[in-house]
Amino acid sequence: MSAPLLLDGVGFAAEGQRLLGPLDLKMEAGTRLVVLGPNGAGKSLMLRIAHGLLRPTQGQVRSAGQQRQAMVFQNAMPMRRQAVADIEFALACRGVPRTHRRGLAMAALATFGLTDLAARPARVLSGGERQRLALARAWALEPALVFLDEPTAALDPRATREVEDAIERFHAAGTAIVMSTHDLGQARRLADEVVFLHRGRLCEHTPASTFFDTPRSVEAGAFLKGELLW
Ligand SMILES: Nc1ncnc2c1ncn2[C@@H]1O[C@H](COP(=O)(O)OP(=O)(O)OP(=O)(O)O)[C@@H](O)[C@H]1O
Repeated sequence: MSAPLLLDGVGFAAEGQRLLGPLDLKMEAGTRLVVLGPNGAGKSLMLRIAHGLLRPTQGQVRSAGQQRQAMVFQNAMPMRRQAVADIEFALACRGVPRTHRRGLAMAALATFGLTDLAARPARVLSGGERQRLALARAWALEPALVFLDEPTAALDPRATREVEDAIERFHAAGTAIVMSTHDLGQARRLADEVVFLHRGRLCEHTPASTFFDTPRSVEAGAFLKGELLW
C-alpha cells in the first residue's frame, strides 16, 4: 500500500514570518504518528495543512484528496441537533445516499458505545461524549487516515481513557493516525512514531521508543524534561 501521507518540502509563512517547515515527512499505512512540541510549535498548522484545510505556502502534500480522510478537533462541536443527525450530516456531505445514512450512523454510534445517545440533543453531551461522537462521525466515513488535534485536551482521566480506546479502534481497523497532544503519557501509550516540532521546524521523526529513551535533538531532550518553554 502506498504512503497515506507524504509531505514534500511543506512550509507555511504568513506576514513574512516562517511558521512551519520546510519539512518532509513520509508515513506508512496503519501507523500511529504522534506530533509533539511546545505551544506554538506548529502542530495544528501541520495537521491542518496535511489534511488539506490550509494550503501550504511552499511544497506539496502528496496524499491530500486522493484517499478518504477525516479530522477531529480539540473541542469538537456537533453540527446538528441530535447525535445521530450529526453523523448523518457528515455522510450526506460525502455523498452517501439518504437511505444508507441512518444505518451507517447507528453502526458508528454503536461501535463507540454511544447508541443510547443517538436521539439526545448534541448540545447536552459532555465533553468526553462529544469527542467520542466526533470520532464516531470520522469512523462512519471509513477513513484510511485520521487527523486528531489534541483530542483529549479538555477531558478528565476517565474520558481521556475512553477516547484513547476509541482511537485504538481506528488503529485496529488499519486506519493511519496523526495525532497532536500535550499528554506525554498518552503519546507513550499510543504512538508508533513521534514527530517533534520546535518553532515550526521538524527536529525529529523517530520510533516512539527511541524518542522517549534517547531523544536525538537537544530541543526534544529539554522538552521531555519540561525545560523547553518556547
Ligand atoms: N492561518 C494562520 N495564519 C497566520 N499564523 C498562523 C495561522 N495558523 C497558525 N498561525 C500561527 O502559527 C504558530 C503555530 O501555531 P499552531 O496552532 O500550529 O501551534 P501548536 O503547536 O498547535 O500550538 P498549541 O500547542 O498551543 O496548540 C502560532 O504562532 C500561530 O499564531
